Amino acid sequence: MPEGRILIVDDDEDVLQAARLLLKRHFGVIQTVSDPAQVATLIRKNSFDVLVLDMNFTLGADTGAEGLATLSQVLELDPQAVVVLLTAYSDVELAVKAMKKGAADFVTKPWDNDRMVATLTAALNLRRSRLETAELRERNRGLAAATHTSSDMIGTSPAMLKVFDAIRRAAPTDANILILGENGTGKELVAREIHRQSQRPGEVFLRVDMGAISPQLFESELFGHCRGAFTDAKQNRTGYFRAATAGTLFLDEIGNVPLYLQSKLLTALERREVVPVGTEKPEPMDVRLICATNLSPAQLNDESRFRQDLLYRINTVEIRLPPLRDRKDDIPPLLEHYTTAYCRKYNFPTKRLAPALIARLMEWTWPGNVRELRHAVERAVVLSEGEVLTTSDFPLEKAEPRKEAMRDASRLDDIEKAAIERALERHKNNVSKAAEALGLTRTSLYRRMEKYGL
Ligand SMILES: Nc1ncnc2c1ncn2[C@@H]1O[C@H](COP(=O)(O)OP(=O)(O)OP(=O)(O)O)[C@@H](O)[C@H]1O
Repeated sequence: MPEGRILIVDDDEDVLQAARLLLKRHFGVIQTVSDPAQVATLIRKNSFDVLVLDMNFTLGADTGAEGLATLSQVLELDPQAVVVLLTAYSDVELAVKAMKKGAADFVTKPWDNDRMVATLTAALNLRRSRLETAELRERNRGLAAATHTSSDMIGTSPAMLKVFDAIRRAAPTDANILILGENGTGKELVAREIHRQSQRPGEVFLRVDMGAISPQLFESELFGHCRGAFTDAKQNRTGYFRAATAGTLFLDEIGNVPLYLQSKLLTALERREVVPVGTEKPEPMDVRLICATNLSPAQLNDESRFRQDLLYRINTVEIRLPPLRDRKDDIPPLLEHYTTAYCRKYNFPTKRLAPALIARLMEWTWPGNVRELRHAVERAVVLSEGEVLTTSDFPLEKAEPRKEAMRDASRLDDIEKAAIERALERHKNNVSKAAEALGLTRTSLYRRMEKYGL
């Protein structure tokens, strides 16, 4: 099924006729108009992917002024519009002028059919990636406004002050950053904060869960593909690297990329370009790269697991987030912060935390780190009846982690398995939703499902 809506604007009916005949075999909808004054109304009413625009309309005109004026008008109405110019002869100067004003490409009349089709196909791809990027940017702006203010990250421990300092210094540079830390320590939050303090805050922040990409689709997801590149490639696809153009690309769980695919990533990063599957044409990349992993530094330095040349590429700056148990000073402010936040969310008068509870929670090992703390507080706020939260509102109280660790480990496993089963059942085996409800990433839920044979 041919795709793409094309509008051709030319005062010469013969040109319109010839273009229609040629292009209808290759694209979805071809509309033509001979009067440039109608262009604005047409594009307000319909959405066109590509506009083919003649540069001179009145007889004898050859300055291109009319074409340039229409071009500006079109781009004002639709900043993502992709305009290809038709020039009566090879007027390079005019073409350059128009491209500086925002035209995507030009074709000279009389045109060569193959070149015309190839130019418009490329223009259609450009339109798709512009729309995709614009949509992401919009979404990102919304997100930034709604959830990410500077006060989002809590931490007063010396370890976190060091992290904040590293963010402040590295963010405005374009250096590649690698964030290390156990699950739930706040790696994604740090990545977003880096983006916020970078020179690209209004651009896209795109997170990709590398653990969730199937190896078969690895290249296509990251680098894109052209239609027909493989059986299921029904449409051209912009890969994540190109979709994040001008913004930040956050490759989460990078430690989960299998060794044989790491080299593909390395090549792209070294050349700073990607080659979409099914094409041989490299496309430049312009992204700020942030990666994160829960692998320990020792595991990362093991070359049978992670390519060391790739490691050097991605870790120009390394930020290590210590587990919560190693920065106990952060526990009280985090507890306060989330208690207030959840009381507000559920419309309760603000509850207090009993001092004995705080002391107790500072001794807990928090294997799920801040994410676990956040969920434990939410649960306590919802279930507690009084105005003061006490140890009985936290289930961890019953499972003394250190003293009875051995005996409790298997009991905790049972509890965890049952909780996972319940969540999967409640969410009809939708792993993403179940993971969210449990406060786990998809990857860690999969890992646990494997462990319990679910
Ligand atoms: N310093 C912090 N202050 C406030 N909230 C935090 C902090 N660190 C983490 N959180 C919260 O804890 C949860 C987990 O954080 P985040 O997703 O950034 O962790 P992560 O290290 O990327 O986890 P994973 O490796 O499992 O993907 C989020 O809800 C986040 O808002």
